[in-house]
Amino acid sequence: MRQAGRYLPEYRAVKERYGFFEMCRNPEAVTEVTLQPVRRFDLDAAILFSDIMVPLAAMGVEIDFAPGPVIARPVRTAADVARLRVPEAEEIAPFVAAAIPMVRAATHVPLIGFAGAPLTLAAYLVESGGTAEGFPGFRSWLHQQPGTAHALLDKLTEVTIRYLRTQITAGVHAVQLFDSWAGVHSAAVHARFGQPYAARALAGIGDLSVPRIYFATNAHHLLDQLADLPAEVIGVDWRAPLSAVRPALPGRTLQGNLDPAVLTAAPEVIAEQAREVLRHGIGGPHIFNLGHGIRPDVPPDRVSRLVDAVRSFDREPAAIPGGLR
Ligand SMILES: Cc1c2[nH]c(c1CCC(=O)O)Cc1[nH]c(c(CCC(=O)O)c1C)Cc1[nH]c(c(CCC(=O)O)c1C)Cc1[nH]c(c(C)c1CCC(=O)O)C2
Repeated sequence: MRQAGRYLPEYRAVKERYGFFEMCRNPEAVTEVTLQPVRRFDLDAAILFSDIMVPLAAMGVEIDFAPGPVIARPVRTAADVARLRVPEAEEIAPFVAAAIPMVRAATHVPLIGFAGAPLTLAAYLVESGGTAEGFPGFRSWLHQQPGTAHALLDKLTEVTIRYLRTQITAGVHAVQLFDSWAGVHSAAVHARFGQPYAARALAGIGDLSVPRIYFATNAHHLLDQLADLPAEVIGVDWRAPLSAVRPALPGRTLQGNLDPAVLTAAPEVIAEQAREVLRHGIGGPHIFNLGHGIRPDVPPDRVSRLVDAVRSFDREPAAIPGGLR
């Protein structure tokens, strides 16, 4: 999940000097901001500082952040899709490829690279702006222009594969595919427009042998489709306990799933809620994480308390309350 950001004063200090996109395009700034949470907290991994929208600029898309992504000319027609470039791998984000070895040289914790999943990227490209109502314009568009939608998703999938391959070649230890808005779609729509493209993107890096993490929110109705994805790890949002999700995802490591909203509560509450997540994760391999990105109103010391609570958790069978296994 996002672990850098506005809740950290050191992030706000860097952001005063650059615009958000400028930060993303500057290898020194990317390196600095990637390392900030790792310096402050006892974390097991760093996530590359960038944004899922960054590679789309090389396709010819004009993007702004306010703070969420805003597209100057939304992609709507077949001609709009035809105009999108499919850049060569090294043209997509050379500043990211440059930052990765710099981060590697500065920390011993593993580095996670990432990209947006095709359906989530398409939601921003078609609708631009807001997410509050679940991208209703995009959902209509998928039914109005299914052929154009497939053409767009096809291009986004190819760029995603090239971009992830570049990150892996540059040295990331694992990659996460963010399908943050997959859950706004019906299971049937996701089966047509979401799952096949996410599966292709993940399969397209399968030969490179780094762990692949797939993350969606609000995806309980999609679990059977997630079970067919070529990903070693499935990220789970906070809505259902891991023990309830686990049976639908056999053989997978689960990542998650503390509600980020908990991080504004009292430290004892945070610790208890973290232990609850950890207890529900005991039935199989589990990577503790938040269920979504950290919010700007979180006091940084609360994150320290969370890390302490996770580090001191005893994952012995005796810690399992009756029946949870
Ligand atoms: C949907 C999505 C986006 N971007 C991303 C996703 C998938 C993950 C998720 O679901 O949260 C991915 C992302 N975006 C960002 C990271 C950085 C990772 C890190 O270094 O911790 C990651 C992994 C930086 C960012 N990307 C953005 C910020 C905030 C920009 C600012 O500094 O004002 C950061 C730190 C902007 C952004 N970019 C996006 C949104 C919705 C926003 C607004 C977020 C907000 O209001 O805090 C699109």
